[in-house]
Amino acid sequence: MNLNQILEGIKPLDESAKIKASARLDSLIKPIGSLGKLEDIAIQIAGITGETINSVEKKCTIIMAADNGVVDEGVSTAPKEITAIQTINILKGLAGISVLSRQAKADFKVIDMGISSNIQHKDLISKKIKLGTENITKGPAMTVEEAINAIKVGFDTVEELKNRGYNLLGTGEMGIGNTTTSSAILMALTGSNVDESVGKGAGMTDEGLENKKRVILKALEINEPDKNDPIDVLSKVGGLDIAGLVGCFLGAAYYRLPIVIDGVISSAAALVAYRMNPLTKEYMIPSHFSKELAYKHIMDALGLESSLNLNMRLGEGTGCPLMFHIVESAAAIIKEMATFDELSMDSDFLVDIR
Ligand SMILES: O=C(O)c1ccc[n+]([C@@H]2O[C@H](COP(=O)([O-])O)[C@@H](O)[C@H]2O)c1
Ligand SMILES: Cc1cc2nc[nH]c2cc1C
Repeated sequence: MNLNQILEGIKPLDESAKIKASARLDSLIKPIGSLGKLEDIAIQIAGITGETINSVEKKCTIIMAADNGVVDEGVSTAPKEITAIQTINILKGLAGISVLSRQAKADFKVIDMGISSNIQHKDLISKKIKLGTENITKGPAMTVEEAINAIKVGFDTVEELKNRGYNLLGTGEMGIGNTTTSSAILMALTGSNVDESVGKGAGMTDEGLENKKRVILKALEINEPDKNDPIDVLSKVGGLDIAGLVGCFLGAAYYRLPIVIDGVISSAAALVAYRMNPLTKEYMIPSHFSKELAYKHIMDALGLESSLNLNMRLGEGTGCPLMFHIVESAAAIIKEMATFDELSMDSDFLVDIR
């Protein structure tokens, strides 16, 4: 399937299923709308699957790992070797995403999209496009063909998970330097100002932050990404991890699966997917409000709002297992709560105050 076929195959949510889900929620023994975002999520999932009652118990976070050539410009305090080391730690069950996934009874899948060394682990899926991207202050991060190949990896991963019965997906990444590429994507797509678009990433000094801003401005000047062409932006100033995640968002919309957004990097990928086809947004579920500065502006550009605010900024997909608990709660509410009718209770005293 080529990219155009994927984009044309994405359809809107099922409106009649949303209306039925909404009516059922209003019939439950509670004031109308009183379960807030749990109700919104239950309605969204009904629109995605076409069913009022849904199971979201088989969950998987897709973690795209890759290195970024721009790290040579001193944009991260962490050495680039951390990408490979932490990828292995995730797979060994030792990292934040490993623990939170275990706790949420969720799986994760780690894909090597372009780590700059040839590491191996029995559970690491190698889809390496190349050994890290090029330095974006000197030219494009990757070719358009490489970007499309990376998108295809994400799309195919979702297809495989759908075939294996997964019904709730999450997006995560590991890649030193990827807050730089995320901010560059935000600025290129929205024209946002450097001071409101660039944060300290995994940890950065004040002087380091000023350098990071200069590096991003230089990358945008050298590459001249076209804000109306998301693939141009992605290939010039993005990363292989972000490109893989773009494919996940396209795949989730195509195969009608709810997909959770983690932090600033997955939200940058979500914004690229949204600009490729705005219908992808209907399948996205934001999780937590990342502390990284660009996150808020990316969410504003997407017109989405996160549900959790935990002052987190780890990445790896850590917001996803936390949000899976909430999404499962939403699915349980609409399935298991009693209705006024079932209990022969009169609900006429209730006023809709939404
Ligand atoms: O998810 C977030 O919002 C987030 C915010 C800051 C940092 N990170 C993680 O930290 C790494 C990128 O940070 P940096 O400073 O190297 O660009 C990368 O591996 C991300 O997973 C993630
Ligand atoms: C230790 C460490 C863990 C991470 N996990 C995601 N990004 C990271 C960056 C660092 C530096």
